[in-house]
Amino acid sequence: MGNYIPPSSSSLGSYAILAIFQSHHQNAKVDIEWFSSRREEELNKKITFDYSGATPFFSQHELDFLLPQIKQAHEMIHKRTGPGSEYLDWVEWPLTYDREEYERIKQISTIIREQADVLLIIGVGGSYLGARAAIEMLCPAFYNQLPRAKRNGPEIYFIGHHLHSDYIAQLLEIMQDKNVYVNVISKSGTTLEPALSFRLLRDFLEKKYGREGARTRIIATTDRKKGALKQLADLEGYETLTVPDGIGGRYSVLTSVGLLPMAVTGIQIDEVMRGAADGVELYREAELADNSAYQYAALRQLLYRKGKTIELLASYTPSLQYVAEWWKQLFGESEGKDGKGMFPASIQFTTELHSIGQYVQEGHRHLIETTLWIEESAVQVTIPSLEDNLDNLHYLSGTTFHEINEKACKATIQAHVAGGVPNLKVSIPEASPYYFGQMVYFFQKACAISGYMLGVNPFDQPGVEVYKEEMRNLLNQNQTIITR
Ligand SMILES: O=P(O)(O)OC[C@H]1O[C@](O)(CO)[C@@H](O)[C@@H]1O
Repeated sequence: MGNYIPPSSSSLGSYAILAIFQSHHQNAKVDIEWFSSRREEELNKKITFDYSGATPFFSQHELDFLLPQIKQAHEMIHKRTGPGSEYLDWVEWPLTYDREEYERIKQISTIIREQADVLLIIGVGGSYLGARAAIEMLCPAFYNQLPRAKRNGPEIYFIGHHLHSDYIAQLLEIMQDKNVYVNVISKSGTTLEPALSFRLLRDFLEKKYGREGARTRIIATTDRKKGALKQLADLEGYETLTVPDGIGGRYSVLTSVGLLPMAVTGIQIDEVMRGAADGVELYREAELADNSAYQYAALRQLLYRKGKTIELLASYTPSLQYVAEWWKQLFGESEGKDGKGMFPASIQFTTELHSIGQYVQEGHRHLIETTLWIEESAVQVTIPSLEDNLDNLHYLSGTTFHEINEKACKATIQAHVAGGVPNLKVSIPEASPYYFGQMVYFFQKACAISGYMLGVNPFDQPGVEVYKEEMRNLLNQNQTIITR
C-alpha cells in the first residue's frame, strides 16, 4: 500500500532520506529520478475541487458578490485581524513547526514501537479525532488484528472519548497480558472524559508495573505551562509533548497531538508534514479562481444562504469514517454559534444509499452533499468469472470493485443533483500520508475562511462550556448526597 510501509520494506519518505540514499546506494541516480518524478506527479496531481454539481443551484453573479467577503476573510487570517486571531498559528505551522519537539516525537515513537504491545490513546474531540482519522485512513483496515510481524507498531486503542463503562471495562480486560503504553492528550488537562480515563489507567498501570514502571510508559501531550495534566506530568516526571498555545484542539492534528500516534503506527509523518507544507502554498492565494479551498468555502456559504442548512460529507470508503468525524468537529465547533452555521453531518456510501439514501434523494431540500473521493485504490479486487451465471453478474467479470465504486459515486452524484441536492466534490489522488497532510490543510483553511465569511469567530467554542457547567453542577450535587 502506498501509505503504509510494512516493517521490512524501505521507502524514500523525505529529502533527508533521499540524501542518505544518494551517498549509500550505487543506484542512487535511479532513486533520485524516482523521487523527482514522484514530486512532479504530486505537484500535478493535487487535491481537486469540482463544483459542477452545484452550478444548477446558483448564478455566477451570486458568487461574484461574495468576492469582497472572501478577500476580507483572507486578510483576517493572513494579517491576523479577525476574532480569535491568537489561534492562527496553524496557518504557517507546517513550515514553522518546532523541529526539536518533532525529533522527540520520532524518538518516543521508536521506543513505543519497539517495546509496546498496545498504545492506548486517551483524548476527546480535537485531542483524538485527527490521529484516529489518519490511522483509519492510512493503516490497513484490520490493523489491530494483523500478526505483530505484519504491523509496523503496537495495537492502538482509543479511550477517554466517552463515559461508557462496558467499553472501558472490556478494554482493560484485554490489556491484562499486554505491555501497555499510554498517550494521554488534553490541551486543557481538565476535560472530564479523558481525565477520568487517565485516572483509571494510571491506577491500572501503577498496579501492573509499579509507580516507576508506570511513569516510563506514560506520555502526556498537553499545554506547555498550565493545566492539571501538566502539573501532574511534572510532578510524576512523565515524558511530555506540547499542544502549541496558538493552535486550538480541532486544528491540532499536525502537532504532537496527531503526530505521535501516527508515528507509532508507522505512518510516515515526514510525508504528512510535506503534504501539509505544500497545502500552505497551494491554499495561500487570495484569488478565488486560484484557490480551491476558498472555492469550497465560498460555495458552502453561498448555498447556506440559499437555505441549505445541512452539509453531508459523503465518502465511498469505510476508512474515511474518522476523517468525517474530524471534519464534523472542525466545521461544527468553528461555525455553529450565534444561531448560525451549516450542520455538518456525514454519510457512508454505498452503505447508506440503502437506508438514508431515500431521504437524500427525496426528503426535505435543505441538504448539500460534499463528496470525499479517493481516486486510486491501493489494492485491486476483481470480480471473478464463474462457470455458472446464476447471479446474472457475469457481465461484471473482470471489473474491479474500485471501478464499480467509481460508477456508484458518479451515479449517486447525478441522481442527487437531479433530486435537488447540490454536490461539491473533493478528490484526493490517493490515500497516502502526503495527501492526508494536504487534505487536512485544505479543510482547515476552508473552514477558517468559511467561518469568517459567516461572521463568527471560527476559533472558539463557548457553547461546549454550557454542557460542562451543567455536568459539574450535577456531579457536585451528587457529591453532596454521597458525603451526607
Ligand atoms: O484537549 P482538551 O482540552 O481535553 O479538549 C478536548 C476537546 O474538548 C473540547 O474542548 C470541547 O469540550 C474541544 O474543543 C476539544 O477539542
